[in-house]
Amino acid sequence: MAPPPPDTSKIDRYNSYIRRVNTAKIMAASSKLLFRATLLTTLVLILIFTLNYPPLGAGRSHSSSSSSHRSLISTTLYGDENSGAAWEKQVRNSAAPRRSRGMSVLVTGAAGFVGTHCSLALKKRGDGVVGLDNFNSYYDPSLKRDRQGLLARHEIFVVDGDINDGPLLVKLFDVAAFTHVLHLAAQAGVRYAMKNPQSYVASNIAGLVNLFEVAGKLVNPQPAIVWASSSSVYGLNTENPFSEADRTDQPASLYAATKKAGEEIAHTYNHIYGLSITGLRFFTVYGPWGRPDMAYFSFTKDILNGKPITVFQGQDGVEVARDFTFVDDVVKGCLGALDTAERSTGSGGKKRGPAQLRVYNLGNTSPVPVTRLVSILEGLLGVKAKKNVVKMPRNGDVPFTHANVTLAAHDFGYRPTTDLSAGLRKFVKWYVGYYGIKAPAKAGGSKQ
Ligand SMILES: O=C(O)[C@H]1O[C@H](OP(=O)(O)OP(=O)(O)OC[C@H]2O[C@@H](n3ccc(=O)[nH]c3=O)[C@H](O)[C@@H]2O)[C@H](O)[C@@H](O)[C@@H]1O
Repeated sequence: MAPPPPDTSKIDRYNSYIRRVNTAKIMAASSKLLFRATLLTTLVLILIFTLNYPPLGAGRSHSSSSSSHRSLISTTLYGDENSGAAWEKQVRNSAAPRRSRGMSVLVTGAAGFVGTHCSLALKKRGDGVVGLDNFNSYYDPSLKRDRQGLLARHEIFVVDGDINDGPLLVKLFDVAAFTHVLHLAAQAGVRYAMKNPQSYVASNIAGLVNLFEVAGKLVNPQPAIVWASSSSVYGLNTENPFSEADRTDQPASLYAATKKAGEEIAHTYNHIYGLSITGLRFFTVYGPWGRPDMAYFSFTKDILNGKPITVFQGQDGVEVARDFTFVDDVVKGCLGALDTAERSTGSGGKKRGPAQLRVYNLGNTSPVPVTRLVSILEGLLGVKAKKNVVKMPRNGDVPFTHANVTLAAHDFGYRPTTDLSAGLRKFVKWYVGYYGIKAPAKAGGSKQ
């Protein structure tokens, strides 16, 4: 019997997938190559100009060779929007603390949800803040631009750039003496990793490595780094609640795997270069100015539009639950981590002594079923949801999360104080104001 004809459509699909992957690889390789070539060129230029070139760095004491190195990069290799005296002045002003012994923080992902809230809180207490964001279109970039506008009104400058742009990072450190980096830029979202796996590798691994490379090897003194890991690293862990010492070697999604990889990469840069690094495992953060891709946000939109929502149900009818954490609580945790971050110990690309390496849960400590989230929203919006209950698909989701926050409470007094009803009320109030929705029920009104 003749063998069945090959399924050419499958082969075509595979070939086009490989072509896409190869293109991505080539682009990644060429940007790596460009970065290396830039560094090499710079090193050669340093040899030539070391003695003559005036440093640009403000307030940061560093060796003449390293400042020349950075000055050369910023003054000779750029002709883009992120250059020039006016741009440098904006960066310097925004980075300058307004309180004595205040910190100067570079916030990556500053136009993101948590980034915006943290930037505002830091600025409010007198720290210097410069944001960095690439304004990608994972979700509506106009929301990110509006957050940028909010930050601008508080005199926080957000640079339009990518964490994978090594020379830009070097240049930022050259212009401003950042003492800390709050690294929140990432490809977020658990289920989207099935659709666009490469974006997770590019942001959460390549971008993180790029930041550590610059902060660990090229910046002097090195900043302390606090960055966003995720509760998703607990994956298939069965301990309850989740403690930092529990297993994190069974990620259920590529997103979780990249965050877990980030934690291991942090260990390496701490070990080799003496970078002070703190990873924060966020537990399903929600609140005003939130992320439209998250369930509480998209449910609100769909309920108001009379569209059905899909509610996942666990195996054997068990309810899917999350330790939903209000953004103000998470901000307190981020600032606490920054305040207790010790200095990095390396210089000139060499570790000079042991440096701090930490990981903390930042959760709410009280998981709530997703069905309860829906009923709170129904109450606040005054609209009944059209629920479509389906079995949780195998797309990287986990059935529940529950944080033990003893460590963060002990080390920097982290204590979440907002329950889901109170937090969602604040979210809905913001949502209806932001989108100009008329008279939805009880957002600002009576208690549920
Ligand atoms: O804590 C974390 O580590 C993660 O929290 C969220 O991930 P997730 O908890 O999955 O948040 P949502 O996507 O908002 O989902 C919340 C809950 O709603 C459920 N869900 C989601 C979407 C949907 O259509 N239906 C539905 O029932 C999910 O199963 C989940 O239990 C964020 O999206 C991640 O970026 C973050 O790292």
